[in-house]
Amino acid sequence: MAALADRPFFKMNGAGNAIVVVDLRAERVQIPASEVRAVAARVPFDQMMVLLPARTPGTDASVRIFNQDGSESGACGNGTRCIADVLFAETGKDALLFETRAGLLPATRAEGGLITVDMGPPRLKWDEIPLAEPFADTRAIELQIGPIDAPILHSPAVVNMGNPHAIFWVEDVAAYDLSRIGPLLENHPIFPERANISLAQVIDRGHIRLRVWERGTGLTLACGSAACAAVVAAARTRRTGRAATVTLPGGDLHIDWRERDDHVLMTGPVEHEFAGRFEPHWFEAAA
Ligand SMILES: N[C@@H](CCC[C@H](N)C(=O)O)C(=O)O
Repeated sequence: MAALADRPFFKMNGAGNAIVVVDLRAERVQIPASEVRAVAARVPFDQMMVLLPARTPGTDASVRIFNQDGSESGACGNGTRCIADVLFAETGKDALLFETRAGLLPATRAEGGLITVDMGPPRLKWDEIPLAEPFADTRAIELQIGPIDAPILHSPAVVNMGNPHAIFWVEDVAAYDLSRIGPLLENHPIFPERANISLAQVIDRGHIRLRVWERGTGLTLACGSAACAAVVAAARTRRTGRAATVTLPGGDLHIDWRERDDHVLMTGPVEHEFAGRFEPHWFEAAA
């Protein structure tokens, strides 16, 4: 019997980022990538957040984060806000601590029914992104696609927010075919662990428009860690201040790169869509 067969799940979204939440805190279960892909074929999601028993004292749960293609990510800001909403309701708490591959992520209730997740400090050195070769300055690395003398996109900023991001500054995010360009850049040899690819348009010093091609998933309506990475990259180059609103196709996220401890805080909405159960026959081909 498949590990996920017959398990209940919630379908949610964080600012449009499609999230499936599965609660496996009652037992330790191995989840094969083939089962993740089988779920994605039936309940399309950007990330599947799997809650597992807490391992570290003081944490509320440990979390594994899967992309549509079955690969794992160290962080998912919108998904973390979704699981926080589920556990706020269950526990009555206003603050939670989740353990992910990228570290401990605190989540708190914010005003207006919004939820804040503390994504920790950005990592900015070339080998922390990681990149395949050294770059002294990750505010703009040498990388371009298109003709050498008229590149379509070039000189992205790179930031690790628990996962790798490349941010390309453009005049108009709508002017690019991201579904064609995204996979080329996601799999570019400069990114040994692949990368999430963003197009970012600065509206003003407190506002960025963003479109994202997610590693392991594809075009998304919102990506929280990409929004954090974009504001970090913008603030490092004085395009914006350290706090900015990021408008994604699915909604707005508010990002604050806090000066006192270098942590990046992301605040935004979550929505419950429906609850269901993974049908055993979904996994027949995945066995
Ligand atoms: N949607 C997420 C991040 C997505 C993770 C990504 N595809 C990866 O593999 O790193 C977010 O809200 O942060």
